[in-house]
Amino acid sequence: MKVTTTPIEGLLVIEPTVYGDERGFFFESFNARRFADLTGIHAAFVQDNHSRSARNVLRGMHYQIRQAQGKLVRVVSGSVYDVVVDLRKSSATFGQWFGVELSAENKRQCWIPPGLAHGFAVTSEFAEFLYKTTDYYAPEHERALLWNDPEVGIEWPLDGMPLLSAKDQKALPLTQVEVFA
Ligand SMILES: Cc1cn([C@H]2C[C@H](O)[C@@H](COP(=O)(O)OP(=O)(O)O[C@H]3O[C@H](C)C(=O)[C@H](O)[C@H]3O)O2)c(=O)[nH]c1=O
Repeated sequence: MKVTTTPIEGLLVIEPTVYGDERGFFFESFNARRFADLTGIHAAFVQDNHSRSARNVLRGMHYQIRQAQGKLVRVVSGSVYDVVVDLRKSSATFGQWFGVELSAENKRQCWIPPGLAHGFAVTSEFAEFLYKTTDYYAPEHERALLWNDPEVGIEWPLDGMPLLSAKDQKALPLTQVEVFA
């Protein structure tokens, strides 16, 4: 398992060790002891989520302002461009974004610490997105940052306008959203 830091403090890209043979492949998608040893993070995950989306769907940018969730995210079918925005006012990278391709082929994962808005755009015909969270879903605390806020300037690899939920269509720009201390 290889762990790579990113320009956003605490955001990690993880590449699992994949064992291939003539039958196919095997890899441990999560191992609490190895994850803690290699990242220094003792994450107690309480929820597993799974979503399927078609090409050009964009889900994001989401976060919970209370019961903020750490997320360990991966793709098991297709590919997505996975993006975070730092919403921690105390962070040197507040308001900055970072994106990385996650796919069934590259088997990459991202550890997204609490305090970041998260979303992804689908870059294959369909994508199945799985992730673990360190706190429970709390819709009353859910917030959404506008996916195309010019102040943030995320460079999405999209073919035209994405397919967004009604909630995401009316998300707020960085200057208006609730942020973290
Ligand atoms: C997130 C969530 C949703 N739901 C229900 C609520 C709705 O009836 C339905 C779809 O929810 P939503 O449109 O918020 O799903 P996404 O747009 O995929 O939301 C996720 O998008 C980005 C990628 C994230 O990082 C968040 O984990 C999450 O906000 O599932 C639940 O029952 N439990 C949950 O944990």
